[in-house]
Amino acid sequence: MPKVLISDKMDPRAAQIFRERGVEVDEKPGLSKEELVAIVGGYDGLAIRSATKIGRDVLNAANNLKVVGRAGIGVDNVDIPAASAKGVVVMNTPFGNSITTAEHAIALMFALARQLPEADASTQAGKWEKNRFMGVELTNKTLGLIGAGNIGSIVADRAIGLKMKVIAFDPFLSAERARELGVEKVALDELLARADFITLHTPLTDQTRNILSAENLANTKKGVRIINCARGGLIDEAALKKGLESGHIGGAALDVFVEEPATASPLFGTPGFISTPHLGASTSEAQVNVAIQVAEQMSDFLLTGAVTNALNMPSVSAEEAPRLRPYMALAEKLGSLVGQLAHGGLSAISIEVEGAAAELNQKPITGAVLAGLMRVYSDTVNMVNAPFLAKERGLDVREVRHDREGDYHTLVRVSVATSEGERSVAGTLFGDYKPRLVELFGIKVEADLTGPMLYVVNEDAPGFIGRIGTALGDAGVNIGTFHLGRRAAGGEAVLLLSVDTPVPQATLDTVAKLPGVKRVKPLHFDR
Ligand SMILES: NC(=O)C1=CN([C@@H]2O[C@H](COP(=O)(O)OP(=O)(O)OC[C@H]3O[C@@H](n4cnc5c(N)ncnc54)[C@H](O)[C@@H]3O)[C@@H](O)[C@H]2O)C=CC1
Ligand SMILES: O=C(O)CCC(=O)C(=O)O
Repeated sequence: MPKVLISDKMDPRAAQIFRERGVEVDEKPGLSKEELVAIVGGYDGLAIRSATKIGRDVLNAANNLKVVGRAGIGVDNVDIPAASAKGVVVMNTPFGNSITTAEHAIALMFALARQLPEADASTQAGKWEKNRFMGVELTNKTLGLIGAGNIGSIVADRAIGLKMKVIAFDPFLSAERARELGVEKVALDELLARADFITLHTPLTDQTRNILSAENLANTKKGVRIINCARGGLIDEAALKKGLESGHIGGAALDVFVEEPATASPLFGTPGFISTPHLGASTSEAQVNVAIQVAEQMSDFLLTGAVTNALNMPSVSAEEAPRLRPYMALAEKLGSLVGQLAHGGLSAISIEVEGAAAELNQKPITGAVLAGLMRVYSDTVNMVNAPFLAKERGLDVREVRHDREGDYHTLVRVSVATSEGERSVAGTLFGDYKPRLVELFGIKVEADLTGPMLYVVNEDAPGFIGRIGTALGDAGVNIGTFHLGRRAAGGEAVLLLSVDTPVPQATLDTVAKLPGVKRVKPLHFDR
């Protein structure tokens, strides 16, 4: 009988489901890391919330572990690459606590608008400071939403119900989905300039870290009130404190902090600042939802091998897996490439297969393309939820299977429709297992998409390669491989370089200024 450890506080229904399904379960919330390391070897599954940290140390000792189930959305407490390397499936419950978290953001917005915590403290201290707490109405105010995914779109719906005007910054939000939600899609600068309230609903990624930086906070409307129920690290906390002290920021409510538990944040005591201890998901309803869901998903996996909401494993049957695996790696890289390079909102994506690829189950290939594409925007996307999320965001997904024989024995082509037109990339497998890019935006180019890379579009002209080599060499960046392609001699050319270390911003700026360069973009792919 498989054995699971519930290592965080979880609704008792989780343990009940495990037992009913025939999975042995221990409940030990609040273990120290050392205590967990000492016992984790005895378990097939770990059911967690956010307190248990699953890093390499825990995984190294977890010699029987097959699955980690997160009763919630964010998995930043799990080292997913290390879990994958160890062969441990990581699952989450992507929707069970979304409504609850959205409601918490709305509650904090009201708390800021009417200074409820301060007014409560003052009243209970025996003061009757009726004149001190002048609030603002929400009606007709502009709410700026940074991130319009599951939670952001629920917040938008509730805010529209409160007669607010909602504007949203989310590079992945299509115009059609924005219309459906009743929000106005805007650029970040415009959101900062127009919003009376700003609420954040993105994961913490390289693109979103400090999205409200000192500079961006300075560009907000005077008196803006800011809410963060997503992840600590999205806001520069020191700059937020300064903004509150200067009066430029009218109020801020944080449920999440860079350092958690936040027991001594410098923000504490700052005028206009209110906080909750990562309570976004803490309602009985949400905790029942995520507990039931995680226990069912983990039991299914441990007892039948079925995979739901896995972040690091496609849902594929045991027979198909070996043939599909290299195609999924190729598909994920192609999806990631179009995601990293596409400008403007994406409205449609087409995944075409031909040759040997056309004989396979296309769903996992499509899932892998979408997961690669959307992981550029959200680290909680997986093979299972990527197609659903794409549909929910109004992305039109087409799958095409060609019978024709092409130049390659097997080919996967990914084309996206953006506000700037259609863009297409294609790849094949060398030796039936090695993913290779063979076409990029209509230009033949052969490249291995792996690790840090640099993409340059330039006018084909003598001396260019020497100049770019010098610019990178001067910055101490070693070039691993060099891939070139061009439309015609003297026409537009593309250059894909694999580099041993990411290219520093200053060097990117230097490359962008080289004669003939039209576009420079650093890329990153899993190895
Ligand atoms: N405080 C709490 O207790 C809880 C916090 N969360 C957190 O809330 C956050 C949002 O969760 P969901 O809505 O379920 O995620 P989601 O993945 O459905 O939505 C995230 C949205 O952010 C957008 N996004 C990604 N990069 C962006 C960027 N650079 N700029 C603007 N938008 C960007 C994505 O396109 C996506 O639409 C996550 O970080 C999650 O961990 C979730 C539940 C509870
Ligand atoms: O489990 C919790 O209380 C935190 C929830 C959360 O942050 C998430 O689901 O991303």
